[in-house]
Amino acid sequence: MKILRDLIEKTHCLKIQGDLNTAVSDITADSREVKKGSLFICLCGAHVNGHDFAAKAAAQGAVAIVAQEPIDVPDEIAVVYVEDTREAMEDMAPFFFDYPSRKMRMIALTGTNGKTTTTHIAAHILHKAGNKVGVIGTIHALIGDKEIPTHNTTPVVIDLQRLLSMMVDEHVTHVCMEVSSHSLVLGRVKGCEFDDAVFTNLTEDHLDFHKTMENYAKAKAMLFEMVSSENQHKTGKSAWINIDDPYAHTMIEAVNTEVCPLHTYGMNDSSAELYAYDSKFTGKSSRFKVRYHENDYEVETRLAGRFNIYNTLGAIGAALNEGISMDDAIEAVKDFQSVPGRFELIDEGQSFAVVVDYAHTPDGLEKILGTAREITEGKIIAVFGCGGDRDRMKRPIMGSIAAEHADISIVTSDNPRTEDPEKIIEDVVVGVEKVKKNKPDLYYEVIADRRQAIKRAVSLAKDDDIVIIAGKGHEDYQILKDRTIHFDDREEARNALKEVK
Ligand SMILES: CC(=O)N[C@H]1[C@@H](OP(=O)(O)OP(=O)(O)OC[C@H]2O[C@@H](n3ccc(=O)[nH]c3=O)[C@H](O)[C@@H]2O)O[C@H](CO)[C@@H](O)[C@@H]1O[C@H](C)C(=O)N[C@@H](C)C(=O)N[C@H](CCC(=O)O)C(=O)O
Ligand SMILES: Nc1ncnc2c1ncn2[C@@H]1O[C@H](COP(=O)(O)OP(=O)(O)OP(=O)(O)O)[C@@H](O)[C@H]1O
Ligand SMILES: N[C@H](CCC[C@H](N)C(=O)O)C(=O)O
Ligand SMILES: [Mg+2]
Repeated sequence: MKILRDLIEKTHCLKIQGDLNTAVSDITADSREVKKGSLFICLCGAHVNGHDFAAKAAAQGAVAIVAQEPIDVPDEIAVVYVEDTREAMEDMAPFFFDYPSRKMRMIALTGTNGKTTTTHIAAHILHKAGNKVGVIGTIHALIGDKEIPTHNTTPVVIDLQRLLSMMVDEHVTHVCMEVSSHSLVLGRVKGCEFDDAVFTNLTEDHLDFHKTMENYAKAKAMLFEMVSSENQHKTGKSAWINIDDPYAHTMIEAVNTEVCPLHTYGMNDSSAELYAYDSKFTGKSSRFKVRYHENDYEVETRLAGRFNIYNTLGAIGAALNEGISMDDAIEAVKDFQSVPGRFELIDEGQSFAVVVDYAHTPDGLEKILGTAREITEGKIIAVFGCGGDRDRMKRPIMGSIAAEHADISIVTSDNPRTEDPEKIIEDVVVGVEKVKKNKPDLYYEVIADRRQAIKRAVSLAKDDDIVIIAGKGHEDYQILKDRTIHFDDREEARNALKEVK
Protein backbone atom coordinates (compact mmCIF):
# COMPACT_ATOMS: atom_id res chain seq x y z
CA MET A 1 0.00 0.00 0.00
CA LYS A 2 1.34 3.47 -0.88
CA ILE A 3 -0.06 6.97 -0.61
CA LEU A 4 -0.64 8.77 -3.93
CA ARG A 5 1.31 11.82 -2.74
CA ASP A 6 4.44 9.70 -2.21
CA LEU A 7 3.96 7.82 -5.46
CA ILE A 8 3.99 10.97 -7.56
CA GLU A 9 6.75 12.66 -5.60
CA LYS A 10 9.31 12.31 -8.39
CA THR A 11 6.83 13.15 -11.13
CA HIS A 12 6.27 16.60 -12.56
CA CYS A 13 2.50 17.02 -12.29
CA LEU A 14 0.59 19.49 -14.47
CA LYS A 15 -2.74 19.29 -12.66
CA ILE A 16 -4.10 17.33 -9.73
CA GLN A 17 -7.78 16.59 -9.10
CA GLY A 18 -8.92 14.92 -5.90
CA ASP A 19 -7.27 13.67 -2.75
CA LEU A 20 -3.50 13.14 -2.70
CA ASN A 21 -3.84 11.15 0.50
CA THR A 22 -5.61 8.38 -1.39
CA ALA A 23 -4.18 4.97 -0.51
CA VAL A 24 -3.17 2.91 -3.53
CA SER A 25 -3.10 -0.89 -3.22
CA ASP A 26 -1.74 -1.71 -6.68
CA ILE A 27 -0.58 -0.01 -9.87
CA THR A 28 -1.23 -1.09 -13.44
CA ALA A 29 -1.32 0.26 -17.00
CA ASP A 30 -3.82 -2.39 -18.07
CA SER A 31 -7.48 -1.74 -17.29
CA ARG A 32 -8.10 -5.49 -17.39
CA GLU A 33 -5.94 -5.86 -14.30
CA VAL A 34 -7.52 -3.04 -12.26
CA LYS A 35 -8.76 -4.12 -8.83
CA LYS A 36 -10.45 -2.18 -6.04
CA GLY A 37 -7.86 0.33 -4.80
CA SER A 38 -5.64 0.30 -7.93
CA LEU A 39 -3.94 3.23 -9.56
CA PHE A 40 -4.41 3.08 -13.34
CA ILE A 41 -1.88 4.69 -15.69
CA CYS A 42 -3.17 5.63 -19.15
CA LEU A 43 -0.55 4.88 -21.82
CA CYS A 44 -0.77 5.81 -25.49
CA GLY A 45 0.17 2.49 -27.10
CA ALA A 46 0.99 1.37 -30.60
CA HIS A 47 -2.44 -0.20 -31.00
CA VAL A 48 -4.84 1.47 -28.59
CA ASN A 49 -4.99 4.50 -26.33
CA GLY A 50 -5.08 3.62 -22.62
CA HIS A 51 -7.05 6.83 -21.92
CA ASP A 52 -10.01 5.14 -23.64
CA PHE A 53 -10.06 2.61 -20.78
CA ALA A 54 -10.06 5.15 -17.93
CA ALA A 55 -13.82 4.92 -17.37
CA LYS A 56 -13.63 1.13 -17.36
CA ALA A 57 -10.79 1.26 -14.84
CA ALA A 58 -12.85 3.58 -12.67
CA ALA A 59 -15.84 1.26 -12.85
CA GLN A 60 -13.62 -1.64 -11.81
CA GLY A 61 -12.49 0.10 -8.63
CA ALA A 62 -9.53 2.32 -9.54
CA VAL A 63 -9.03 4.99 -6.86
CA ALA A 64 -6.50 7.07 -8.80
CA ILE A 65 -5.63 7.61 -12.45
CA VAL A 66 -2.54 9.10 -14.09
CA ALA A 67 -3.25 10.62 -17.50
CA GLN A 68 -1.70 12.90 -20.10
CA GLU A 69 -4.94 13.55 -22.01
CA PRO A 70 -8.30 14.71 -20.61
CA ILE A 71 -10.39 11.90 -19.14
CA ASP A 72 -13.89 11.84 -17.74
CA VAL A 73 -14.23 9.85 -14.52
CA PRO A 74 -16.31 10.27 -11.32
CA ASP A 75 -15.14 13.02 -8.93
CA GLU A 76 -14.20 10.65 -6.10
CA ILE A 77 -11.34 9.32 -8.21
CA ALA A 78 -8.05 11.20 -7.89
CA VAL A 79 -6.65 12.18 -11.29
CA VAL A 80 -3.05 13.29 -11.80
CA TYR A 81 -2.26 14.90 -15.15
CA VAL A 82 1.36 14.66 -16.27
CA GLU A 83 3.22 15.46 -19.44
CA ASP A 84 4.29 11.88 -20.12
CA THR A 85 2.50 8.98 -18.45
CA ARG A 86 5.23 6.51 -19.47
CA GLU A 87 7.89 8.52 -17.66
CA ALA A 88 5.64 8.84 -14.61
CA MET A 89 5.12 5.07 -14.65
CA GLU A 90 8.88 4.42 -14.83
CA ASP A 91 9.37 6.52 -11.69
CA MET A 92 6.41 5.12 -9.81
CA ALA A 93 6.81 1.39 -10.43
CA PRO A 94 10.17 0.76 -8.70
CA PHE A 95 9.07 2.95 -5.77
CA PHE A 96 5.72 1.18 -5.45
CA PHE A 97 7.44 -2.21 -5.24
CA ASP A 98 10.16 -0.90 -2.85
CA TYR A 99 13.06 -1.16 -5.33
CA PRO A 100 13.27 -4.97 -5.35
CA SER A 101 16.40 -5.07 -7.54
CA ARG A 102 18.37 -3.55 -4.63
CA LYS A 103 17.59 -6.62 -2.53
CA MET A 104 18.98 -9.32 -4.86
CA ARG A 105 22.06 -9.79 -6.98
CA MET A 106 21.03 -8.85 -10.51
CA ILE A 107 22.80 -10.44 -13.49
CA ALA A 108 21.79 -8.84 -16.80
CA LEU A 109 22.55 -10.22 -20.25
CA THR A 110 22.27 -8.32 -23.46
CA GLY A 111 23.18 -8.92 -27.12
CA THR A 112 21.46 -9.96 -30.32
CA ASN A 113 21.84 -13.71 -29.87
CA GLY A 114 22.60 -15.98 -26.95
CA LYS A 115 20.83 -14.05 -24.16
CA THR A 116 18.37 -16.80 -23.27
CA THR A 117 21.03 -19.51 -23.50
CA THR A 118 23.59 -17.58 -21.44
CA THR A 119 20.94 -16.66 -18.86
CA HIS A 120 20.01 -20.29 -18.40
CA ILE A 121 23.63 -21.45 -18.09
CA ALA A 122 24.37 -18.72 -15.53
CA ALA A 123 21.22 -19.60 -13.58
CA HIS A 124 22.24 -23.27 -13.55
CA ILE A 125 25.72 -22.48 -12.22
CA LEU A 126 24.31 -20.22 -9.49
CA HIS A 127 21.63 -22.75 -8.56
CA LYS A 128 24.19 -25.56 -8.26
CA ALA A 129 26.15 -23.36 -5.89
CA GLY A 130 23.18 -23.37 -3.51
CA ASN A 131 21.53 -20.06 -4.40
CA LYS A 132 17.85 -19.46 -5.00
CA VAL A 133 17.74 -18.16 -8.55
CA GLY A 134 15.17 -16.21 -10.52
CA VAL A 135 15.17 -16.09 -14.32
CA ILE A 136 13.50 -13.53 -16.58
CA GLY A 137 13.53 -13.89 -20.34
CA THR A 138 12.05 -14.90 -23.66
CA ILE A 139 10.78 -18.34 -22.72
CA HIS A 140 9.37 -17.51 -19.29
CA ALA A 141 10.27 -16.26 -15.84
CA LEU A 142 11.30 -18.75 -13.18
CA ILE A 143 11.27 -18.39 -9.42
CA GLY A 144 13.20 -21.47 -8.43
CA ASP A 145 11.19 -24.17 -10.27
CA LYS A 146 8.00 -22.12 -10.49
CA GLU A 147 7.24 -20.96 -14.03
CA ILE A 148 5.57 -17.62 -14.74
CA PRO A 149 4.60 -16.69 -18.31
CA THR A 150 6.18 -13.57 -19.84
CA HIS A 151 4.88 -11.58 -22.83
CA ASN A 152 8.17 -9.89 -23.61
CA THR A 153 11.82 -10.90 -23.35
CA THR A 154 12.17 -8.07 -20.87
CA PRO A 155 8.80 -7.31 -19.26
CA VAL A 156 7.41 -3.76 -19.25
CA VAL A 157 8.32 -1.77 -16.16
CA ILE A 158 5.36 -2.55 -13.86
CA ASP A 159 5.37 -6.25 -14.77
CA LEU A 160 9.12 -6.38 -14.24
CA GLN A 161 9.06 -4.66 -10.85
CA ARG A 162 6.13 -6.83 -9.75
CA LEU A 163 8.03 -9.95 -10.80
CA LEU A 164 11.17 -8.83 -8.99
CA SER A 165 9.16 -8.07 -5.89
CA MET A 166 7.65 -11.59 -6.00
CA MET A 167 11.20 -12.90 -6.22
CA VAL A 168 12.20 -10.95 -3.12
CA ASP A 169 9.17 -12.40 -1.29
CA GLU A 170 10.27 -15.89 -2.35
CA HIS A 171 13.80 -15.30 -1.03
CA VAL A 172 15.51 -15.30 -4.41
CA THR A 173 19.14 -14.30 -4.01
CA HIS A 174 20.21 -14.02 -7.66
CA VAL A 175 18.25 -12.95 -10.73
CA CYS A 176 19.51 -13.78 -14.23
CA MET A 177 17.64 -11.65 -16.73
CA GLU A 178 17.68 -10.88 -20.42
CA VAL A 179 17.76 -7.18 -21.14
CA SER A 180 16.58 -6.52 -24.67
CA SER A 181 17.50 -3.40 -26.60
CA HIS A 182 13.80 -2.48 -26.72
CA SER A 183 13.63 -2.57 -22.95
CA LEU A 184 16.63 -0.26 -22.60
CA VAL A 185 15.24 2.32 -25.02
CA LEU A 186 11.64 2.02 -23.81
CA GLY A 187 12.51 2.51 -20.14
CA ARG A 188 11.38 -0.95 -19.02
CA VAL A 189 14.47 -1.45 -16.83
CA LYS A 190 14.35 1.99 -15.27
CA GLY A 191 14.76 1.64 -11.52
CA CYS A 192 16.64 -1.66 -11.90
CA GLU A 193 20.05 -1.75 -10.31
CA PHE A 194 22.33 -4.33 -11.85
CA ASP A 195 25.38 -6.09 -10.41
CA ASP A 196 26.73 -7.92 -13.45
CA ALA A 197 26.21 -7.12 -17.11
CA VAL A 198 27.19 -9.46 -19.93
CA PHE A 199 27.42 -8.57 -23.61
CA THR A 200 27.06 -11.55 -25.97
CA ASN A 201 27.25 -10.05 -29.48
CA LEU A 202 25.67 -7.57 -31.86
CA THR A 203 24.53 -8.45 -35.35
CA GLU A 204 21.72 -7.35 -37.61
CA ASP A 205 18.23 -7.43 -36.10
CA HIS A 206 15.49 -5.05 -34.98
CA LEU A 207 16.45 -2.35 -37.49
CA ASP A 208 12.73 -1.64 -37.87
CA PHE A 209 12.99 -0.17 -34.37
CA HIS A 210 16.57 1.12 -34.11
CA LYS A 211 17.00 2.14 -37.79
CA THR A 212 20.82 1.86 -37.76
CA MET A 213 23.32 -0.60 -36.28
CA GLU A 214 24.94 2.34 -34.53
CA ASN A 215 21.71 3.17 -32.68
CA TYR A 216 21.20 -0.50 -31.92
CA ALA A 217 24.71 -0.71 -30.42
CA LYS A 218 24.11 2.46 -28.40
CA ALA A 219 20.90 0.94 -27.04
CA LYS A 220 22.79 -2.15 -25.82
CA ALA A 221 25.51 0.07 -24.38
CA MET A 222 22.91 1.68 -22.10
CA LEU A 223 23.07 -1.47 -19.98
CA PHE A 224 26.78 -0.87 -19.38
CA GLU A 225 26.10 2.75 -18.45
CA MET A 226 23.48 1.52 -16.01
CA VAL A 227 25.66 -1.11 -14.37
CA SER A 228 28.40 1.41 -13.84
CA SER A 229 26.31 4.37 -12.78
CA GLU A 230 27.46 5.82 -9.47
CA ASN A 231 24.22 6.62 -7.67
CA GLN A 232 23.33 3.05 -6.91
CA HIS A 233 23.12 0.87 -3.84
CA LYS A 234 25.29 -1.94 -5.14
CA THR A 235 28.92 -2.90 -4.84
CA GLY A 236 30.97 -5.74 -6.29
CA LYS A 237 29.90 -5.17 -9.86
CA SER A 238 31.23 -6.56 -13.11
CA ALA A 239 30.88 -6.06 -16.85
CA TRP A 240 31.76 -9.01 -19.09
CA ILE A 241 32.26 -8.25 -22.76
CA ASN A 242 32.71 -10.65 -25.66
CA ILE A 243 35.91 -9.07 -26.94
CA ASP A 244 35.72 -10.87 -30.30
CA ASP A 245 32.60 -8.98 -31.28
CA PRO A 246 33.08 -5.97 -33.58
CA TYR A 247 30.85 -3.90 -31.30
CA ALA A 248 32.73 -4.78 -28.11
CA HIS A 249 34.34 -1.32 -28.05
CA THR A 250 30.94 0.43 -27.93
CA MET A 251 30.10 -1.51 -24.77
CA ILE A 252 33.57 -1.01 -23.27
CA GLU A 253 33.36 2.75 -23.77
CA ALA A 254 30.12 2.79 -21.79
CA VAL A 255 31.64 1.17 -18.71
CA ASN A 256 32.82 3.45 -15.93
CA THR A 257 35.62 1.21 -14.65
CA GLU A 258 35.94 3.15 -11.41
CA VAL A 259 32.54 1.84 -10.41
CA CYS A 260 32.38 -1.41 -12.35
CA PRO A 261 35.44 -3.52 -13.22
CA LEU A 262 35.63 -4.50 -16.87
CA HIS A 263 36.31 -8.11 -17.89
CA THR A 264 36.61 -9.70 -21.29
CA TYR A 265 35.99 -13.13 -22.76
CA GLY A 266 36.61 -14.57 -26.17
CA MET A 267 38.17 -17.17 -28.41
CA ASN A 268 40.13 -15.11 -30.94
CA ASP A 269 42.39 -13.06 -28.73
CA SER A 270 44.45 -14.73 -26.01
CA SER A 271 44.49 -11.47 -24.06
CA ALA A 272 40.85 -12.08 -23.14
CA GLU A 273 40.58 -12.60 -19.39
CA LEU A 274 38.47 -15.72 -19.98
CA TYR A 275 40.04 -17.19 -23.09
CA ALA A 276 38.73 -20.40 -24.69
CA TYR A 277 40.94 -22.41 -27.03
CA ASP A 278 41.50 -25.93 -28.32
CA SER A 279 37.83 -26.53 -28.93
CA LYS A 280 36.68 -29.94 -30.11
CA PHE A 281 33.17 -30.72 -31.23
CA THR A 282 31.82 -34.20 -30.97
CA GLY A 283 28.39 -34.08 -32.54
CA LYS A 284 26.14 -33.17 -29.67
CA SER A 285 28.69 -31.69 -27.28
CA SER A 286 31.96 -29.82 -27.07
CA ARG A 287 35.16 -29.75 -25.10
CA PHE A 288 37.48 -26.81 -24.84
CA LYS A 289 40.14 -25.32 -22.66
CA VAL A 290 39.85 -22.03 -20.82
CA ARG A 291 42.69 -19.86 -19.62
CA TYR A 292 41.78 -17.63 -16.68
CA HIS A 293 44.35 -15.67 -14.70
CA GLU A 294 47.18 -17.86 -16.05
CA ASN A 295 45.51 -21.12 -15.07
CA ASP A 296 44.20 -23.58 -17.63
CA TYR A 297 40.97 -25.51 -17.22
CA GLU A 298 39.20 -28.23 -19.23
CA VAL A 299 35.54 -27.56 -19.94
CA GLU A 300 32.98 -30.03 -21.22
CA THR A 301 29.47 -29.08 -22.28
CA ARG A 302 26.54 -30.90 -23.84
CA LEU A 303 25.82 -27.80 -25.91
CA ALA A 304 26.84 -28.11 -29.56
CA GLY A 305 28.37 -25.31 -31.60
CA ARG A 306 31.19 -22.83 -31.29
CA PHE A 307 28.72 -20.06 -30.44
CA ASN A 308 27.74 -21.95 -27.31
CA ILE A 309 31.33 -21.71 -26.08
CA TYR A 310 30.82 -17.95 -26.06
CA ASN A 311 27.55 -18.37 -24.19
CA THR A 312 29.27 -20.60 -21.66
CA LEU A 313 32.11 -18.12 -21.16
CA GLY A 314 29.71 -15.21 -20.57
CA ALA A 315 27.80 -17.25 -17.98
CA ILE A 316 30.98 -18.36 -16.22
CA GLY A 317 32.22 -14.76 -16.14
CA ALA A 318 29.13 -13.50 -14.30
CA ALA A 319 29.25 -16.51 -11.95
CA LEU A 320 32.88 -15.80 -11.07
CA ASN A 321 31.89 -12.33 -9.94
CA GLU A 322 29.19 -13.88 -7.79
CA GLY A 323 31.84 -15.74 -5.83
CA ILE A 324 31.61 -19.09 -7.62
CA SER A 325 34.99 -20.73 -8.15
CA MET A 326 36.17 -21.62 -11.63
CA ASP A 327 36.14 -25.32 -10.69
CA ASP A 328 32.56 -25.20 -9.43
CA ALA A 329 31.40 -23.26 -12.48
CA ILE A 330 33.00 -25.82 -14.81
CA GLU A 331 31.50 -28.71 -12.86
CA ALA A 332 28.05 -27.13 -13.17
CA VAL A 333 28.46 -26.48 -16.90
CA LYS A 334 29.19 -30.20 -17.42
CA ASP A 335 25.66 -31.25 -16.50
CA PHE A 336 23.80 -28.29 -17.98
CA GLN A 337 21.26 -30.03 -20.21
CA SER A 338 19.85 -27.65 -22.81
CA VAL A 339 17.50 -24.74 -23.31
CA PRO A 340 14.04 -25.54 -24.73
CA GLY A 341 13.87 -24.84 -28.47
CA ARG A 342 17.61 -24.24 -28.84
CA PHE A 343 19.18 -27.02 -30.93
CA GLU A 344 16.48 -29.32 -29.59
CA LEU A 345 16.82 -32.76 -31.14
CA ILE A 346 13.58 -34.49 -32.15
CA ASP A 347 14.11 -38.20 -32.08
CA GLU A 348 11.45 -40.62 -33.25
CA GLY A 349 14.02 -43.28 -34.09
CA GLN A 350 14.60 -41.94 -37.62
CA SER A 351 17.88 -42.37 -39.52
CA PHE A 352 18.50 -38.64 -39.87
CA ALA A 353 18.62 -35.76 -37.41
CA VAL A 354 15.81 -33.27 -36.86
CA VAL A 355 16.57 -30.13 -34.90
CA VAL A 356 14.24 -27.35 -33.74
CA ASP A 357 16.13 -24.13 -33.14
CA TYR A 358 15.32 -20.48 -32.37
CA ALA A 359 17.66 -18.97 -34.97
CA HIS A 360 15.66 -15.99 -36.19
CA THR A 361 18.45 -13.59 -37.14
CA PRO A 362 21.00 -13.77 -39.98
CA ASP A 363 23.85 -14.50 -37.57
CA GLY A 364 21.83 -17.10 -35.63
CA LEU A 365 20.88 -18.89 -38.85
CA GLU A 366 24.45 -18.84 -40.13
CA LYS A 367 25.74 -20.19 -36.81
CA ILE A 368 23.19 -22.99 -36.60
CA LEU A 369 23.70 -24.07 -40.20
CA GLY A 370 27.47 -23.95 -39.66
CA THR A 371 27.09 -26.17 -36.61
CA ALA A 372 24.88 -28.54 -38.59
CA ARG A 373 27.56 -28.79 -41.28
CA GLU A 374 30.20 -29.69 -38.71
CA ILE A 375 28.20 -32.60 -37.36
CA THR A 376 26.51 -33.91 -40.50
CA GLU A 377 27.76 -36.22 -43.19
CA GLY A 378 24.62 -35.96 -45.26
CA LYS A 379 22.66 -32.99 -46.53
CA ILE A 380 21.31 -30.03 -44.60
CA ILE A 381 17.63 -29.30 -45.16
CA ALA A 382 16.62 -25.94 -43.68
CA VAL A 383 13.03 -24.88 -42.98
CA PHE A 384 12.73 -21.24 -42.03
CA GLY A 385 10.90 -17.95 -42.54
CA CYS A 386 10.91 -14.46 -41.07
CA GLY A 387 8.52 -12.81 -38.62
CA GLY A 388 6.09 -10.15 -39.80
CA ASP A 389 6.04 -6.62 -38.28
CA ARG A 390 9.75 -6.97 -37.61
CA ASP A 391 13.01 -5.94 -39.34
CA ARG A 392 12.40 -6.40 -43.10
CA MET A 393 16.03 -5.91 -44.00
CA LYS A 394 17.06 -9.19 -42.45
CA ARG A 395 14.78 -11.20 -44.74
CA PRO A 396 16.88 -11.36 -47.95
CA ILE A 397 20.02 -11.75 -45.84
CA MET A 398 18.56 -14.81 -44.15
CA GLY A 399 17.50 -16.09 -47.58
CA SER A 400 21.07 -15.81 -48.86
CA ILE A 401 22.50 -17.44 -45.74
CA ALA A 402 20.21 -20.44 -46.04
CA ALA A 403 20.96 -20.73 -49.76
CA GLU A 404 24.69 -20.66 -49.09
CA HIS A 405 24.83 -22.97 -46.11
CA ALA A 406 21.98 -25.45 -46.58
CA ASP A 407 21.72 -28.02 -49.38
CA ILE A 408 17.95 -27.67 -49.56
CA SER A 409 15.98 -24.69 -48.30
CA ILE A 410 12.25 -24.66 -47.66
CA VAL A 411 11.12 -21.10 -47.23
CA THR A 412 7.98 -20.86 -45.12
CA SER A 413 6.11 -18.61 -42.67
CA ASP A 414 7.30 -17.71 -39.18
CA ASN A 415 4.87 -15.47 -37.25
CA PRO A 416 3.36 -13.38 -40.08
CA ARG A 417 1.56 -11.10 -37.59
CA THR A 418 -0.31 -8.39 -39.53
CA GLU A 419 1.69 -8.86 -42.74
CA ASP A 420 0.84 -10.95 -45.79
CA PRO A 421 2.84 -14.21 -45.42
CA GLU A 422 3.41 -14.46 -49.18
CA LYS A 423 4.97 -10.98 -49.23
CA ILE A 424 7.35 -11.84 -46.38
CA ILE A 425 8.39 -14.97 -48.24
CA GLU A 426 8.97 -12.90 -51.42
CA ASP A 427 11.42 -10.73 -49.46
CA VAL A 428 13.28 -13.85 -48.27
CA VAL A 429 13.34 -15.39 -51.74
CA VAL A 430 15.11 -12.29 -53.14
CA GLY A 431 18.13 -13.38 -51.10
CA VAL A 432 17.84 -17.03 -52.12
CA GLU A 433 17.65 -16.09 -55.81
CA LYS A 434 20.70 -13.84 -55.46
CA VAL A 435 22.79 -16.85 -54.44
CA LYS A 436 21.16 -19.05 -57.07
CA LYS A 437 22.64 -16.83 -59.79
CA ASN A 438 26.09 -18.21 -58.95
CA LYS A 439 24.83 -21.60 -57.82
CA PRO A 440 22.40 -22.72 -60.53
CA ASP A 441 21.97 -26.21 -58.98
CA LEU A 442 20.68 -24.73 -55.75
CA TYR A 443 17.41 -26.33 -54.75
CA TYR A 444 14.72 -24.60 -52.77
CA GLU A 445 10.98 -24.68 -52.35
CA VAL A 446 8.43 -22.19 -51.09
CA ILE A 447 5.68 -23.65 -48.88
CA ALA A 448 3.87 -20.92 -46.95
CA ASP A 449 2.05 -23.35 -44.65
CA ARG A 450 4.63 -24.13 -41.94
CA ARG A 451 3.10 -27.52 -41.13
CA GLN A 452 3.36 -28.61 -44.77
CA ALA A 453 6.88 -27.17 -45.01
CA ILE A 454 8.03 -29.26 -42.04
CA LYS A 455 6.38 -32.36 -43.51
CA ARG A 456 8.05 -31.76 -46.85
CA ALA A 457 11.49 -31.29 -45.26
CA VAL A 458 11.15 -34.50 -43.27
CA SER A 459 9.99 -36.39 -46.34
CA LEU A 460 13.03 -35.21 -48.32
CA ALA A 461 15.54 -36.31 -45.65
CA LYS A 462 17.67 -39.41 -46.25
CA ASP A 463 20.02 -41.34 -43.96
CA ASP A 464 22.53 -39.09 -42.14
CA ASP A 465 20.89 -35.85 -43.31
CA ILE A 466 19.89 -33.12 -40.87
CA VAL A 467 16.66 -31.13 -40.94
CA ILE A 468 16.96 -27.76 -39.24
CA ILE A 469 13.62 -26.15 -38.40
CA ALA A 470 14.61 -22.62 -37.49
CA GLY A 471 12.98 -19.49 -36.10
CA LYS A 472 10.33 -20.49 -33.58
CA GLY A 473 12.17 -22.74 -31.13
CA HIS A 474 10.18 -22.98 -27.88
CA GLU A 475 7.18 -21.02 -29.22
CA ASP A 476 3.95 -22.98 -29.00
CA TYR A 477 1.94 -20.54 -31.07
CA GLN A 478 1.83 -18.89 -34.46
CA ILE A 479 0.72 -15.26 -34.69
CA LEU A 480 -1.48 -14.75 -37.74
CA LYS A 481 -3.21 -11.59 -38.94
CA ASP A 482 -6.44 -12.08 -37.03
CA ARG A 483 -5.62 -14.71 -34.39
CA THR A 484 -2.93 -16.63 -32.62
CA ILE A 485 -3.11 -20.40 -33.08
CA HIS A 486 -1.43 -23.25 -31.22
CA PHE A 487 1.61 -24.29 -33.23
CA ASP A 488 4.71 -26.04 -31.97
CA ASP A 489 7.56 -26.96 -34.32
CA ARG A 490 8.52 -29.85 -32.05
CA GLU A 491 5.05 -31.40 -32.21
CA GLU A 492 4.90 -30.79 -35.94
CA ALA A 493 8.27 -32.45 -36.46
CA ARG A 494 7.22 -35.47 -34.39
CA ASN A 495 3.96 -35.82 -36.32
CA ALA A 496 5.78 -35.52 -39.62
CA LEU A 497 8.29 -38.16 -38.55
CA LYS A 498 5.49 -40.55 -37.55
CA GLU A 499 3.93 -40.09 -40.99
CA VAL A 500 7.07 -40.97 -42.95
CA LYS A 501 7.79 -44.06 -40.84
C1 LIG B 1 6.26 -2.12 -29.40
C2 LIG B 1 6.12 -2.54 -27.99
O1 LIG B 1 7.06 -2.58 -27.25
N1 LIG B 1 4.85 -2.87 -27.63
C3 LIG B 1 4.59 -3.21 -26.23
C4 LIG B 1 3.44 -2.35 -25.74
O2 LIG B 1 2.32 -2.66 -26.52
P1 LIG B 1 1.42 -1.55 -27.23
O3 LIG B 1 2.07 -0.21 -27.28
O4 LIG B 1 0.93 -2.16 -28.50
O5 LIG B 1 0.18 -1.50 -26.27
P2 LIG B 1 -1.34 -1.34 -26.71
O6 LIG B 1 -1.92 -2.69 -26.94
O7 LIG B 1 -1.47 -0.32 -27.80
O8 LIG B 1 -2.00 -0.78 -25.37
C5 LIG B 1 -1.76 0.56 -24.87
C6 LIG B 1 -2.11 0.59 -23.41
O9 LIG B 1 -3.51 0.32 -23.26
C7 LIG B 1 -3.67 -0.66 -22.26
N2 LIG B 1 -4.91 -1.41 -22.47
C8 LIG B 1 -5.12 -2.12 -23.59
C9 LIG B 1 -6.28 -2.85 -23.75
C10 LIG B 1 -7.26 -2.83 -22.72
O10 LIG B 1 -8.32 -3.46 -22.79
N3 LIG B 1 -7.01 -2.09 -21.62
C11 LIG B 1 -5.86 -1.38 -21.47
O11 LIG B 1 -5.68 -0.73 -20.44
C12 LIG B 1 -2.41 -1.52 -22.37
O12 LIG B 1 -2.15 -2.27 -21.20
C13 LIG B 1 -1.36 -0.45 -22.62
O13 LIG B 1 -0.92 0.09 -21.41
O14 LIG B 1 3.16 -2.67 -24.39
C14 LIG B 1 2.86 -4.06 -24.16
C15 LIG B 1 2.63 -4.25 -22.67
O15 LIG B 1 1.65 -3.40 -22.23
C16 LIG B 1 4.01 -4.92 -24.61
O16 LIG B 1 3.75 -6.28 -24.35
C17 LIG B 1 4.24 -4.68 -26.09
O17 LIG B 1 5.25 -5.50 -26.58
C18 LIG B 1 4.89 -6.21 -27.78
C19 LIG B 1 4.17 -7.51 -27.39
C20 LIG B 1 6.10 -6.59 -28.62
O18 LIG B 1 6.00 -7.41 -29.48
N4 LIG B 1 7.23 -6.01 -28.37
C21 LIG B 1 8.49 -6.37 -29.04
C22 LIG B 1 8.80 -5.43 -30.20
C23 LIG B 1 9.57 -6.30 -28.01
O19 LIG B 1 9.48 -5.53 -27.05
N5 LIG B 1 10.59 -7.10 -28.16
C24 LIG B 1 11.70 -7.05 -27.23
C25 LIG B 1 12.93 -7.67 -27.83
C26 LIG B 1 12.87 -9.14 -28.13
C27 LIG B 1 14.25 -9.75 -28.21
O20 LIG B 1 15.08 -9.36 -29.04
O21 LIG B 1 14.51 -10.69 -27.44
C28 LIG B 1 11.30 -7.68 -25.89
O22 LIG B 1 11.95 -7.36 -24.87
O23 LIG B 1 10.35 -8.47 -25.86
N1 LIG C 1 26.28 -16.63 -29.05
C1 LIG C 1 25.55 -16.81 -30.13
N2 LIG C 1 25.93 -16.28 -31.32
C2 LIG C 1 25.19 -16.46 -32.42
N3 LIG C 1 24.05 -17.18 -32.47
C3 LIG C 1 23.63 -17.73 -31.32
C4 LIG C 1 24.35 -17.57 -30.10
N4 LIG C 1 23.67 -18.22 -29.14
C5 LIG C 1 22.59 -18.74 -29.70
N5 LIG C 1 22.54 -18.47 -31.03
C6 LIG C 1 21.52 -18.79 -32.01
O1 LIG C 1 20.44 -17.89 -31.76
C7 LIG C 1 19.26 -18.60 -31.37
C8 LIG C 1 18.59 -17.88 -30.22
O2 LIG C 1 19.42 -18.02 -29.06
P1 LIG C 1 18.94 -17.40 -27.69
O3 LIG C 1 17.53 -17.67 -27.51
O4 LIG C 1 19.89 -17.80 -26.65
O5 LIG C 1 19.16 -15.85 -28.05
P2 LIG C 1 18.43 -14.55 -27.53
O6 LIG C 1 19.45 -13.48 -27.58
O7 LIG C 1 17.81 -14.82 -26.22
O8 LIG C 1 17.28 -14.28 -28.57
P3 LIG C 1 16.01 -13.27 -28.39
O9 LIG C 1 16.49 -11.94 -28.87
O10 LIG C 1 14.94 -13.76 -29.25
O11 LIG C 1 15.64 -13.25 -26.96
C9 LIG C 1 19.73 -20.00 -31.00
O12 LIG C 1 18.70 -20.93 -31.22
C10 LIG C 1 20.93 -20.18 -31.90
O13 LIG C 1 20.52 -20.58 -33.18
N1 LIG D 1 12.43 -11.54 -29.72
C1 LIG D 1 12.30 -11.69 -31.15
C2 LIG D 1 11.80 -13.04 -31.42
C3 LIG D 1 11.57 -13.37 -32.88
C4 LIG D 1 11.04 -14.76 -33.05
C5 LIG D 1 10.49 -15.06 -34.40
N2 LIG D 1 9.79 -16.30 -34.31
C6 LIG D 1 9.57 -13.96 -34.89
O1 LIG D 1 8.39 -14.01 -34.57
O2 LIG D 1 10.02 -13.08 -35.63
C7 LIG D 1 11.37 -10.62 -31.66
O3 LIG D 1 10.33 -10.39 -31.03
O4 LIG D 1 11.70 -10.01 -32.66
MG1 LIG E 1 15.95 -14.52 -25.55
